[in-house]
Amino acid sequence: MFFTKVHGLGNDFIVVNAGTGEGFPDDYASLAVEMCDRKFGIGADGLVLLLDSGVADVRMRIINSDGSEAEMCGNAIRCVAKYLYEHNIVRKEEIKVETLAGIIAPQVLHQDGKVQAVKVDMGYPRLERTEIPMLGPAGQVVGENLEVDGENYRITTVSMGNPHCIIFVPDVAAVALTEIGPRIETHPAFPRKTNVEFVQMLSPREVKMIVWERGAGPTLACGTGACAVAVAGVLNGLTERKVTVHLPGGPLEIEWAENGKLYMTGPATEVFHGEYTVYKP
Ligand SMILES: N[C@@H](CCC[C@H](N)C(=O)O)C(=O)O
Repeated sequence: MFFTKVHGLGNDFIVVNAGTGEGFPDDYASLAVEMCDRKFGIGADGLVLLLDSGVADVRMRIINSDGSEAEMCGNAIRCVAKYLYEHNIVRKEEIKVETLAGIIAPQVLHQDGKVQAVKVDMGYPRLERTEIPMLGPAGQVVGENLEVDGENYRITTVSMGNPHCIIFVPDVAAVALTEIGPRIETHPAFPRKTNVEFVQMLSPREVKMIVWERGAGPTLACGTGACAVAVAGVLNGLTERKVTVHLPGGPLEIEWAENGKLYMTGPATEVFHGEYTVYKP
């Protein structure tokens, strides 16, 4: 199986161009666990499968390193756009990608045939509690209390197709991410689990964020998470609609435009290509 290793600000993926899917193993969950293992496999936060689509240029499936499937991935979609464009697979400035969160449209910003950055129309955030999904009364979840093992957190929830739970804190360096992250990810209030973002305000136009990802643990960046944070900032009256989100792997530019859509701009990097042997038992 041929693959390409890519990353968006250190959030890394194995991309496999699987076409119709014929000839590939059926069990993508086990394959993702095996290939993403950082000691026994290639190592990555997720496996990205590119498949033929009847409604878009390509269909993207994103399988987290624990084998669970996510609806969308912001960093992966930038990498996919660059990969498709630079390898002449889809040589279009705006590429339509079918995902479980709908059709997403990354736009490649290029010079001399090389992609410098990718701007993605990430669509509309979903804010109703049932759309997150989160248990509880109807309405939006903005600055609501969540009790986790006797401690209280003020949470705001946003779905970018996948669920995000955002918590504003005075200092992200003081957050014990690997302890609290998994407890919120698997909190019974979130029937499909959740990604967890801790955010420190730097100014109304700049925030610092760390993330515990559903199915992958702590990662260096999360594109859907950065979009969700921009929305949470506005809903809590803390940020303007255009913000720079500083992640451990670098910054992303996010705009929650007046048309209601989120636009994310950031880099995408191709690291290496390889061939992977799948041993069937
Ligand atoms: N890193 C991604 C999100 C990947 C999926 C996530 N772990 C989930 O399960 O929802 C991004 O850049 O958006």
